[in-house]
Amino acid sequence: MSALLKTVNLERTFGAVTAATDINVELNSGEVVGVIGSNGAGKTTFINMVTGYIQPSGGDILVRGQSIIGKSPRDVSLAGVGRSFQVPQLFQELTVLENMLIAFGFSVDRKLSFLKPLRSKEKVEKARAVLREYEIEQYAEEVVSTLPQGVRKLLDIAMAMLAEPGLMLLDEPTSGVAIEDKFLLMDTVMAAVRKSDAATMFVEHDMEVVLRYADRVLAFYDGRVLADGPTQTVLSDPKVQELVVGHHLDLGENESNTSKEPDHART
Ligand SMILES: Nc1ncnc2c1ncn2[C@@H]1O[C@H](COP(=O)(O)OP(=O)(O)OP(=O)(O)O)[C@@H](O)[C@H]1O
Repeated sequence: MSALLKTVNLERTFGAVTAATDINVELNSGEVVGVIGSNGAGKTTFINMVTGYIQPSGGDILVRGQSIIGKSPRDVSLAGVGRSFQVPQLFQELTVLENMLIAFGFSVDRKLSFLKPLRSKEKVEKARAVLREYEIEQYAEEVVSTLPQGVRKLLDIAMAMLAEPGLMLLDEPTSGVAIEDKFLLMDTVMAAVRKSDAATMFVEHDMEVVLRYADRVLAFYDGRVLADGPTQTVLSDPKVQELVVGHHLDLGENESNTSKEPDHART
C-alpha cells in the first residue's frame, strides 16, 4: 500500500537561497511527527510545499501515491491534507461558529458549496461537535477578535479538522501561547487528532513539547533533513543537539527532563 505521504528529492530555491533540498520523507497513518530546526532551517518551506502553498523547484510529493505537484492549496486540502498556521487564519470580526461554518463551505461542501446554504442544522451540529472535541464550544457565539490566542489556535486547527484530513500539518501550534498553557493546548489537540487516526506533523521549537507528544522527529538543518527517527533517538543525537537544539538535552530517566538553558532555536 502507498505511504500516506512520500516526498522524493524535494527541493525549493528562492533565487540563490536553497530553502530545502534532498527531502525524502515517508509518513503513515497514525504517526505523530515533531518537526524541529532552528530559524531558517526550512521547516515552513517544507510545510508550505506539502500543502500546496508554494510549489517545489524539484522533486515530487505523493499523497497516497498521487502526485500533488501543481495543485492549489484547496485541491491539496481536498486530497486529504489539512493545515493550521503559525498565525491563525481567521475572520476576526465573525464568531467562532461562523468561522467554522465558512470552513465547512470551503472544505466539506466541496464543489457545490456556492449553491448550498452556509448555515443548516446539520452543519451547526457538526461544527459544534468538532468545537466540543477541541474544548472550545463555550466560545461558539463569541467574536474571534475578543478571544485569547490559545482559543484562536484551537479554532484554526478545528476548522482544518472539519474536513477530516488523513494528514494534518500544524505550523507551530504553541507559538504565542503562554508557557503554562502549552501542554493544555497540546493535550487537547493530540487527544482529538489521535482519535481521528490522522497522521500529524507539528513544527515546534520547545523540546519539552516535542518530547512529550512526538513519536518521531524530523530534524531540519540548513534546508536538509539532518535526522529522522524515534524522538528519543533523534534528540539524543549529539549532532542534532549541537546544530538544531543548540544546547545539551538530558534525556536520562525522565523523558520530559530537558535542560533549562537558553534555547537559541526558541522563538
Ligand atoms: N519567500 C521567500 N523568499 C526568499 N527566501 C525565503 C522565502 N521563504 C523562505 N526563504 C528562505 O528560506 C530559508 C528557509 O526558511 P523557512 O521559513 O522555511 O525556515 P523555518 O525553518 O521555517 O524558520 P522559522 O523557524 O524562522 O519559521 C531561509 O533562509 C529563508 O530566509
